[in-house]
Amino acid sequence: MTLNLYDTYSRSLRELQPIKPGHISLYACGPTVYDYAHIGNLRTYIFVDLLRRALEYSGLQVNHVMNITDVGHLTSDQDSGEDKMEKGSQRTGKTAWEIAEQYTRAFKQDLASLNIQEPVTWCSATDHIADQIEFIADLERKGFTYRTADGIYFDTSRQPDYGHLARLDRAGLQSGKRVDIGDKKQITDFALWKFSGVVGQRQMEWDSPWGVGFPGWHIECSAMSARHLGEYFDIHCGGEDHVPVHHSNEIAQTEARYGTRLANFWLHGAFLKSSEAKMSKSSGAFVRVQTLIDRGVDPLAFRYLCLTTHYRSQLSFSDDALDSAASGFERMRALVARLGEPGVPDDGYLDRFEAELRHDLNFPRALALAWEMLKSDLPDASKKATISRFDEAFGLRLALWTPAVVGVPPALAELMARRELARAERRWSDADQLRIQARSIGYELDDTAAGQQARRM
Ligand SMILES: Nc1ncnc2c1ncn2[C@@H]1O[C@H](COP(=O)(O)OP(=O)(O)OP(=O)(O)O)[C@@H](O)[C@H]1O
Ligand SMILES: [Zn+2]
Repeated sequence: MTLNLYDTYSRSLRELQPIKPGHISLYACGPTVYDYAHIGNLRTYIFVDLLRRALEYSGLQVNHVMNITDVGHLTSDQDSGEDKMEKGSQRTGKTAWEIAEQYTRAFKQDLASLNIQEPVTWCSATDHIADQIEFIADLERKGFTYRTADGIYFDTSRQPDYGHLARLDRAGLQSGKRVDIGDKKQITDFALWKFSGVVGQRQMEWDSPWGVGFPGWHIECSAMSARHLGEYFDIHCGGEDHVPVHHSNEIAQTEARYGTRLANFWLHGAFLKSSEAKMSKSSGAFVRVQTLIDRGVDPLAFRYLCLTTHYRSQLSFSDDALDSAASGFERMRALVARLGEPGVPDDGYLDRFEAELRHDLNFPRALALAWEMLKSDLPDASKKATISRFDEAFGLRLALWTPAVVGVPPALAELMARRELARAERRWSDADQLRIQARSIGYELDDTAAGQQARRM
């Protein structure tokens, strides 16, 4: 099965032809670990995971690399302001190194809660300082850099097609500039290396041919993707906010050094927006995985919510949207838990499912198809096998889930499974009836945060 994916670079749907047959090299920009990830950030990583699962579903082997930004991401896109890591350190009273470790661990925990597969290779900016220095030195030799009082900058005027990814209007930007660009020659020029100023005041700084300092944010991705995937690879992805600055700058650096376009495909996930809370780490107030758990919501219900909106459409997050996703998700897994042992998947439904994934990862339609299949008159064994195949791409752990019935007699297990479904479908009087039936065989059923618990009466 060949996927058709929307490539931001060409602004078109293109057929994905792997550079190396059977394999896909995939780079996703990772988090800046100065705070917990919010569910907006995580929507983007769910999108990357769905992309990877669709690629694997189609039989491709995916070499997935993700970076951890633990230095050099400044609070302003104009290469001014504080380094987010140093700022996080001031906020928490911990060292920048400690918070990098703490929030990287928290991020990996979030990925696990959302059943997002970890990349094949993790790489962090601070582990690749030498690669970044070498990259900048090569750009300098090729004449793409200049020095200002505060750092080494990339000269975007050297590239006629700089900003093509974002269709930037360079002339308009330059003449309409309202921000102070300091010593930079063009508004679009960006820092490759920043000087520390007073040495010893920053926690994270390194020696370099240009003086003590730290790398700019963009250079890490060009250097690490080249190190782990090569100069030109299949797919680069991230959130849509990366198009005008971060990804445009990654492309500029790699084109300047290697003469290649960096990636064959550029895929971008649209934002999650919330009317109730500003979804931004920098603003301080945001919803994260732990917030969902505290509200008694299974994090996978958030994954289900993400599946209901196409990755290129904005997702409007609200409590109501989350509640209805949670009830859809609970109904689906309770239904699946009742299907029994799997038989043979249904080819007709599998074909239709693949067609939805093939068309730019149409997961909302694929999810609707799953509902249609579950409500159809296919035999249960066939439904179970078919939904298990679908779930390789959904990643909802549907087939693994069972109500908490371990160690209880089969008759009670059956009652509990039926009651679980009744509760998920909000058939409260049926649920009450089933509780009475459980009592008649000597068990009291308690509804707890972890699901139903059976107690001998
Ligand atoms: N509201 C959002 N919805 C979807 N993706 C988002 C959202 N905000 C950020 N992202 C994406 O999350 C990923 C990680 O971003 P990063 O850790 O750099 O966050 P950040 O930009 O520092 O956070 P913030 O801007 O919220 O302070 C990036 O791919 C980015 O595009
Ligand atoms: Zn990046």
